[in-house]
Amino acid sequence: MSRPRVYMARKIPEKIWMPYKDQWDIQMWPYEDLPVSRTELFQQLKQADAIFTTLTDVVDQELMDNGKHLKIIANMAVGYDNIDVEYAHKKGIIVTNTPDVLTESTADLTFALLLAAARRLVEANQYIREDKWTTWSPLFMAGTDVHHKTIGIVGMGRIGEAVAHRAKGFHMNVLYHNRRRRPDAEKRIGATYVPFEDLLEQSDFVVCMTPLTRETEGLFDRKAFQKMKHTAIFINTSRGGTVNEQDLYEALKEGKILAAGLDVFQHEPIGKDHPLLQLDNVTALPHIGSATKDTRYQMMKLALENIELVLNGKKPKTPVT
Ligand SMILES: NC(=O)C1=CN([C@@H]2O[C@H](COP(=O)(O)OP(=O)(O)OC[C@H]3O[C@@H](n4cnc5c(N)ncnc54)[C@H](O)[C@@H]3O)[C@@H](O)[C@H]2O)C=CC1
Ligand SMILES: O=C(O)C(=O)CO
Repeated sequence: MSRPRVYMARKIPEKIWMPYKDQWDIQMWPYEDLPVSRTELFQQLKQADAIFTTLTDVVDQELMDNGKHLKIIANMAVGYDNIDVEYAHKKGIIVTNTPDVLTESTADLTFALLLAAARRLVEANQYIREDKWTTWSPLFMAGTDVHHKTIGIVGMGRIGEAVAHRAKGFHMNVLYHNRRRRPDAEKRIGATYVPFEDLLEQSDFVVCMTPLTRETEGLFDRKAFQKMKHTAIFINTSRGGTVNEQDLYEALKEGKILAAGLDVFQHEPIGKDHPLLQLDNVTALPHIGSATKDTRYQMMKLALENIELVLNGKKPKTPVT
């Protein structure tokens, strides 16, 4: 019997895929730092039984229709807004993601970004590197306190809750808004559920931790920023599409809110000319929420375990339902 064909839409370290080399006919996009082209993915899908994708690979109906043997799309991310899951399910294709293994690392980065935006860490680092530091002075690089302030988490899921835990360590008052109220999380972390508008009005830090869906697309728009305090800091480590970037730019420029920390953008990668990068009150990162070596290896391993299970006729560990 011929071996199942697995297409890896991104080059990953040999030690991760080596254990499968005798079981599978593995084909791989040869670049680590360059996403697979659509044409190549289209071609490869003709023969693939399984594909390993990353969040940069848009897997839509046209591509799936070309995947006559395709049984599983294993996304190396917890977010799966790059895949038309509804259509995959219609065609009987299993979609898997990589939840849990990245929760703590992403929460660490989210909190780091919050601290960096509040205490102007990147701006201060840049200042000293540009040799502008002349003296200590009373209000030099004065930022905003984080401790004992109110944090409002929109999307109290796995990562949202892990961010809340960190906030509690800073003696913060934790508000949250979620699609469904979460009494279990409320008990565990002492968080208070509030309607979205109340969260915007009461929070010193507003953190977006929802997935990108039809409901959350553009959730943070002009109206939302207008409701926030003038001193509020907005943090986004979910997906750029949850924010109307033009509205965010105007809110930051006009002082409707104080600052923003952004790990994700509507179109990635952004270039240095992006309007948001022209503002000193924006701390920007290149989508590195889960980027620790340990976590990234675990994400790759989990994606391949899911492929192995499905190709052996078993249920995957982490299906997207
Ligand atoms: N910046 C980065 O590198 C990373 C970004 N992410 C993003 O974070 C997202 C969240 O990940 P997890 O916490 O593991 O997912 P999760 O599914 O555990 O949590 C998401 C929460 O958002 C809630 N939600 C959904 N729609 C909502 C709405 N309209 N209003 C309020 N709440 C809503 C859900 O009920 C759920 O509780 C991912 O979907 C991904 O987009 C995840 C990992 C790394
Ligand atoms: O997992 C995700 O959804 C990411 O954005 C990268 O880890």
